Amino acid sequence: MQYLENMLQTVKDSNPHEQEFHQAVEEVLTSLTPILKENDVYQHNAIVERLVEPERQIMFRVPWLDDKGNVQVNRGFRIEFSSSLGPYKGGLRFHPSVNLSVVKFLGFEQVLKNALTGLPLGGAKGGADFDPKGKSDHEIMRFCHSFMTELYRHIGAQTDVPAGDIGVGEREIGYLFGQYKRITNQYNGVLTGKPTLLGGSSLRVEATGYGIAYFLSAMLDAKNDSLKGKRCLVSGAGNVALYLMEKLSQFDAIILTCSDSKGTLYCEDGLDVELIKHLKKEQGAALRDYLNEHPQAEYIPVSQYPKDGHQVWHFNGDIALPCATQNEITKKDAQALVDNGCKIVCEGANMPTTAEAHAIFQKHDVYLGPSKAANAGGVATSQFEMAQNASLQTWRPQQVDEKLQQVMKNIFDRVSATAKRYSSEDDLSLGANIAGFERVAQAMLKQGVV
Ligand SMILES: NC(=O)C1=CN([C@@H]2O[C@H](COP(=O)(O)OP(=O)(O)OC[C@H]3O[C@@H](n4cnc5c(N)ncnc54)[C@H](O)[C@@H]3O)[C@@H](O)[C@H]2O)C=CC1
Ligand SMILES: O=C(O)CCC(=O)C(=O)O
Repeated sequence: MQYLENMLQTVKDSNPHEQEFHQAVEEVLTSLTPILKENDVYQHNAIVERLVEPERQIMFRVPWLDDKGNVQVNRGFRIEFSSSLGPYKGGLRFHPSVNLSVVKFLGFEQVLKNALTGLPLGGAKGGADFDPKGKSDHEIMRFCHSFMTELYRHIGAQTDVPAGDIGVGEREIGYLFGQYKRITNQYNGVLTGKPTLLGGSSLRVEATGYGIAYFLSAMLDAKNDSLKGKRCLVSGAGNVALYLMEKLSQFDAIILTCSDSKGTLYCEDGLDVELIKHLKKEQGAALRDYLNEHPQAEYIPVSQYPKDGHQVWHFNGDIALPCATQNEITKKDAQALVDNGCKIVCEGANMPTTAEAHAIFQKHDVYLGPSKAANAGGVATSQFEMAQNASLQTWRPQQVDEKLQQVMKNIFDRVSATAKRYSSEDDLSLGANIAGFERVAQAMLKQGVV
């Protein structure tokens, strides 16, 4: 559609050098042709033009003192992308690769993801190019306090509610919350992913990983299949990957791989997920240390990965579950997966598949669960945390889990019904893009030109 092609060119021209943002926008816009053709109200009201322009973009200096007394400076970001459906909502990422393009792509995806949950949530993302690796606990605390010293003026329990993402877990959220409270004198639900002692929801830590397993189960259920005995290739060994592996094991799937920034672990008979969780969460150890207990497993360091590829995707498996970071499945990886007979991909990380890899999956009819649908269980549980904080309640883990399962089932049903309405019920990427867009667009139309 010429209108959408022009829109994409405008986005590229007015946001130069923001490759990840261009990629995320292009993936969504190419799906929207059928809904825009069906109803010209969206075009008349410049919905797409407004949707690709964040409502507010905040960039700030984060100065902090390291343990040697030296002043360090990082760059902080908060992209308040859309408040059409509710307060801005989305995580904070602390990683050296964070830049404007990365937080904008994440914010844009978050708008549509949050819409898919059916909950009253706008979309945002933020973070800093700070590398938590190798920093002491005091350095992490000073960095978090400095970050919040600027961020606090932009957020609020009914304005913008940040949470965690790569490099930001309960510890960081605790420090951020402490500084927010100190500055504002308010103890409220301004952040989610808090430790439970500070008002965090039970199961928020597990929710993204568990939610992906529930979404994948729904994908298989629709094919009269199940996870039992399925051989799964997982990447990452962080928050999302660990709890996804835990739930997959409970569903009797076999976990063949996981990885971190240093290498990949593989075991043909299946990995011992409890040990990996213990090593990563309790000991902060490297994946290589797994071999001390299970010498029959293999460890492949990054230096031995295929050129332009990630080792995980070069093993034989039934289902690929990328849970590390964006663009971690390259064209070469996608071809290897297809050649090895992998027919199902379910995205845990945000936008883990490059555009070229996506095209290969489409060409070979790979059944793909897109990240904005599959990993929405984390943000949905964050909304449960907001609801508990606002009503001064504490829900039991079982209550949260039941609600999480229901949300993931609803998302799958919404996405596959939309895909069916516009093309084929297996094109869940198209279904997710259109269903998310429709909900945000309808909310925008009701608010006039804002
Ligand atoms: N934490 C959450 O609730 C949610 C996270 N996500 C997404 O899931 C993915 C993983 O996030 P978390 O597990 O929370 O983070 P984490 O910080 O707990 O773990 C990240 C994992 O990915 C690996 N990793 C990160 N960047 C990498 C890189 N550039 N190259 C190689 N490996 C890399 C790390 O070694 C680690 O194993 C991210 O894409 C994040 O945006 C999506 C929805 C919610
Ligand atoms: O829990 C949240 O608010 C955000 C989770 C997140 O950052 C994501 O869904 O990518």
